[in-house]
Amino acid sequence: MFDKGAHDRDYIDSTVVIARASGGMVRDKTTGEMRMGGDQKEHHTVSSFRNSMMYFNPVVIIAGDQNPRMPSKVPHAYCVLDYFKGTHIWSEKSGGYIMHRCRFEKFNATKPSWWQAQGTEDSVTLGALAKPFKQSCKHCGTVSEQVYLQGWMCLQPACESFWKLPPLSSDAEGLEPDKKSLEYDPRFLKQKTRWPIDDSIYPLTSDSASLSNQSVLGEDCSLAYWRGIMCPYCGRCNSRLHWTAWKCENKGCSFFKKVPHAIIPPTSLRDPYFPLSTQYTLSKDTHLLYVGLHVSFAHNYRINKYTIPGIDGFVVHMIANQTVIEEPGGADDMFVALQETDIGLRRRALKSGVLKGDNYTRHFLVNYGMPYKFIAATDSVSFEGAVRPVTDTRSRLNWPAKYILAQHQGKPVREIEADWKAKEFNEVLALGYFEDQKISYHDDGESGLGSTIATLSLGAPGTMRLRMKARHHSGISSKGLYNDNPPMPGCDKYDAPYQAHLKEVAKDLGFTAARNAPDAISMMLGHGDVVIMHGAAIQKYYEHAVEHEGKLRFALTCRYIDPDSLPDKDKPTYKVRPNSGNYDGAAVGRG
Ligand SMILES: O=C(O)CCC(=O)C(=O)O
Repeated sequence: MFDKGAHDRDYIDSTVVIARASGGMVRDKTTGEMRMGGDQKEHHTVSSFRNSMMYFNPVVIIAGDQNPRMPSKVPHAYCVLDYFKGTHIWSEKSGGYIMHRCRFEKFNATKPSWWQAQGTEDSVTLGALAKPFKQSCKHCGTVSEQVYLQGWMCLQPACESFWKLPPLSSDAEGLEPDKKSLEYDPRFLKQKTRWPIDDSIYPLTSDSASLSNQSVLGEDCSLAYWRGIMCPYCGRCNSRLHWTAWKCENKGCSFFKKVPHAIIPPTSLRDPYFPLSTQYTLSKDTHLLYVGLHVSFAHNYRINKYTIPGIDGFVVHMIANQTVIEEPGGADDMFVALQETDIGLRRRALKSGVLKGDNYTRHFLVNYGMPYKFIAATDSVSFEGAVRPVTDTRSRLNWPAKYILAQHQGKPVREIEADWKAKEFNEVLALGYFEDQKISYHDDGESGLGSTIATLSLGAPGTMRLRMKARHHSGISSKGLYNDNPPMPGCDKYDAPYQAHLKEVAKDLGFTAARNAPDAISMMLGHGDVVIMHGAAIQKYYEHAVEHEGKLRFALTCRYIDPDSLPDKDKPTYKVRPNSGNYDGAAVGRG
């Protein structure tokens, strides 16, 4: 994809594109512009380009409407040009650094190029000129074509003649070219490269819309189904934003295709190597040595409780067994019910993103009860009239949260009941994940948030990882600012006494970059498991992420959100009534 930030020597006409390989750019602190920040490495864009050349794989080029080299004004923010062959890759110097540059040639050169300026024609067609001039380097012996009109240069960065025009006399040194006067040699630019598959025709659009006619178990939750599609009516490229359907977002276009879903039976979630039983389930969690672990067993849950030095709070992983998973209205029933109803799950626009236009969450979500606006602005929905898995979640998570808090305080549940009731869960955030969807590292530390957060996992097994935030771990933020929060156990700088640490701030400013901390806790979340996070400090110093293996997973999270913390514009227009359920996990499996 080529958009703004084109390099001086980037070039696009109707059949040839020349561009620098991406990577190695930094933002100039004075001008705010992107510039080379070091030699470009042989990273993935360079190796993908080489692969395109070596395997005869044409690549699709997309141009943005801010690309200054486009020969005509393009109609959309991002436009697909066509398939191109990767034909040449070479090195140059730019701003004193080594840069890789690639030449692409239109795969099917006879097809009109829609981006050619209207009423213009190519002055030279591909292959109409003499072959490019070739020469072998006197120093390194490498044979290469002449790229620029100003003269042949060796383009091997390791060669002492690299990026030098031939000297005017035999005893003189070659000089670097004046970069302003560099012009491509038309013989190089307009040469035609033959590929064995030159006559092939490859489609430029996906045909996902035609995939969706059968109902194959798990297929509609697979990657192919939530990737974007091109609208078969109007041609617009659309992301899959709706849980149950593809919908064209073009105003006036009526394309809406419901995707048939075959209910994934909960029994298909069982792992034959870890058979589910009425015994306490085994744990697959791991944690770093500095994290404290206390394991207990109660009411059909194995309870792994993690404490972190320096953090006032804890994380609990309650691992369910067959008795709770299969109880009426339990995890199995909820998993089926969530597949039978559209509870309003959507991929929501994120507040910020690198690309133009809306960027969407990778997963689907919907918020019930008090609005929870963290990360993605979700349109909250009232609990009134919500389907059972949503309404039941509050009651089903109230119980473990109360139970664990009471256990933590060494009291019976009834003694904390009144305090709990005053701030019981008033929000449910439902997340739905298809294959390969996940939630990246984040915290839940919104202002006005109650100190306890509980999540019920349903469906495919997930992994929840918690790690210290990079700015606390390495004492420096991603923007390079010194972090003046006291260092805490587990961070890189803990061993130095804090005062000495402060005295050494100047030296510490020599920190190169914020480094990600290792995962302190990894919890393998099974179907029916509950995670409880307690304490604001966990959200302040730590962040969590969840991935899953499988086609379909749900996470239902309950929080308390102080209604007074919401600005008037965010207050719900409906009443958030107290939870009327009275689920008691302690009674499950008795008699
Ligand atoms: O998917 C999950 O289990 C957790 C979701 C989560 O991190 C969140 O709701 O903040």
